[in-house]
Amino acid sequence: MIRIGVLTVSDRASRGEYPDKGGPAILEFLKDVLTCAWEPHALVIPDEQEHIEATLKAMCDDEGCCFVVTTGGTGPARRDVTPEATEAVCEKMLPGFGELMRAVSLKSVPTAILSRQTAGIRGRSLIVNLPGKPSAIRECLLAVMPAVPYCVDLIGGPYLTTNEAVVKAFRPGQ
Ligand SMILES: Nc1ncnc2c1ncn2[C@@H]1O[C@H](COP(=O)(O)OP(=O)(O)OP(=O)(O)O)[C@@H](O)[C@H]1O
Ligand SMILES: Nc1nc2c(c(=O)[nH]1)N[C@H]1C(S)=C(S)[C@@H](COP(=O)(O)O)O[C@H]1N2
Repeated sequence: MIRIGVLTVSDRASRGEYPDKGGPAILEFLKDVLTCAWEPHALVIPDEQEHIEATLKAMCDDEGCCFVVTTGGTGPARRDVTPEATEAVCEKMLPGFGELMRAVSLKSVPTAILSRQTAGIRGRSLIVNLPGKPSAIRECLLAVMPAVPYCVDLIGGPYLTTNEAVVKAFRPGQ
């Protein structure tokens, strides 16, 4: 079974001070887009770099998630460390993901440039960061999702298929 990690990084959501809307928004998007059978592995954790790194490693190495999407902790505030944790666990970075998501988000909010969101590869897993604002999730994922299935192919992951009415996966040569 294809497994996808959904990681909400938020001090307040992890303490139950507000309900997590980010993780459910990612799950809803993936349900709309993916036509292959898959199952989620979703967690909500605080903005602690060691905890984020350990959770990303577990999702990639132990839970077998080929794609891990994080939300939150990408900004300039002292406790925002999701990009640092992502970089620490990845062997290769894919800066184009962050560049594209910031460019798309800039059409909605001038503060899009405050997000340091990035993406990278750990083993056979692709990790992608999204900002914490739940409204950013669909916007950002719609922009990068066309390239995700081919990226997962290239790193030896499973064959992801999409509903072309929502997102058309681009595989060069097809
Ligand atoms: N997982 C989430 N669920 C619901 N709303 C969220 C979530 N993450 C962020 N938000 C909303 O977006 C706003 C900005 O997000 P941001 O990540 O900057 O929060 P924060 O100040 O880092 O605090 P925290 O880490 O406790 O979520 C928050 O004030 C909150 O209203
Ligand atoms: N699409 C989109 N991107 C966005 C935002 C948003 O509301 N929509 N908020 C911005 C703001 S205000 C911040 S501080 C950064 C980082 O947010 P994070 O720390 O919650 O990840 O994301 C930015 N990117």
